[in-house]
Amino acid sequence: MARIMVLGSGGFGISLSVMLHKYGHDVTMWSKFPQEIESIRKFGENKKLLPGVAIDASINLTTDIAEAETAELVILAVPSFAVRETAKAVASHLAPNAIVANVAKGFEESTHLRLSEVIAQEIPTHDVVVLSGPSHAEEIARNVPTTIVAACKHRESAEFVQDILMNTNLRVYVNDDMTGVELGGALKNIIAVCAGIADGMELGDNTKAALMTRGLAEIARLGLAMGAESETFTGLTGMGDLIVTCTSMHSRNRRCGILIGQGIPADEAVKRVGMTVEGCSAARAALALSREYQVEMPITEQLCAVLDGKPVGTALAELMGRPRRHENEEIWMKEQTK
Ligand SMILES: NC(=O)c1ccc[n+]([C@@H]2O[C@H](COP(=O)([O-])OP(=O)(O)OC[C@H]3O[C@@H](n4cnc5c(N)ncnc54)[C@H](O)[C@@H]3O)[C@@H](O)[C@H]2O)c1
Ligand SMILES: O=P(O)(O)OC[C@H](O)CO
Repeated sequence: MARIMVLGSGGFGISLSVMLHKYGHDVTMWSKFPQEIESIRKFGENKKLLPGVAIDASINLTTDIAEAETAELVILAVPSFAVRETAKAVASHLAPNAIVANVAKGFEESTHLRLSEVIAQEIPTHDVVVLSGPSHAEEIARNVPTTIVAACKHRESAEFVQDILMNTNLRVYVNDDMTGVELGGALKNIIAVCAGIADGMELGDNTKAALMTRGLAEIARLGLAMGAESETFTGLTGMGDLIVTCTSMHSRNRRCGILIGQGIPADEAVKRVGMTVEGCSAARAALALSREYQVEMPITEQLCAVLDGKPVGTALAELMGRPRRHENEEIWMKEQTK
């Protein structure tokens, strides 16, 4: 049994807390917002962010982040925009040997840093483990068999988290390619918004398959330029998470895309989803990174334009009308220069 502090009492924080508690761990769930904790106490669930999932009364609920002091594992389960402030808030309350894990999938919008880099700046004293992979909160909470990855440069830290999280319904792999794992998780949200747009426009399965496949190509292109390993993008945190997010009825990113595809302005679509939608802010960060690393990310570029008001039909026509090219242009170009 481990003592675990989950920072964030939204969809994913709850699903992890409920699962870890079920497998006998001592779980405390924190929220910055007293009204969120009060509402969970009153109704025994988070009616807004994960309705229908009962939160056992023996899961400790708190708004006091200092309670992290006794935790062996501290899991950040807040949106990307709140990762730095949450890491900063917990930094002085960590036990010396505690491991910090992050489940948020995105970038810091102002710096374009990966979230483990943001956490490392605020908590340079502790190892950060990235948890990612195809794992919708709604299904984790229902014990649907699921696979994820715990990524860290230090294998012992990844294995520490693997040991705590592994159970009969959750299989956890370790990986040391933190860059690839984090980029896969952050960038698939962009493609999921686009897949949702295609669904909202009532385009067909061909279009969705094209977006997913060419989306993975641009994810890997940026990833390789940033030092990730290509195998990671065909693994759980690349292709696996891309598949689940682009096709699932649970995906917030896809749901947001459906609304945009139906003609709802992007800001309004995000509001209507009412939960964290990471893909829109990730698109802006990814576009900046693509320019910095000089790689083409046409789908991401068109999503950014749509977020700025370009009609989805125009964006689609421009994607279809791009200059002809080799499917594996970069490999082909390399072959020619040999
Ligand atoms: N929901 C999923 O299925 C799922 C699965 C894997 C990863 N994730 C990732 O986990 C992260 C959180 O997603 P979620 O679905 O739990 O979101 P959510 O919207 O359901 O919950 C967000 C939580 O963060 C808290 N929060 C918001 N602003 C905050 C702030 N400024 N400071 C501290 N806390 C703040 C909210 O109070 C809430 O408890 C996202 O990056 C998401 O991509 C989600
Ligand atoms: O609901 P989404 O779109 O934020 O996706 C949740 C998870 O990242 C799926 O693995």
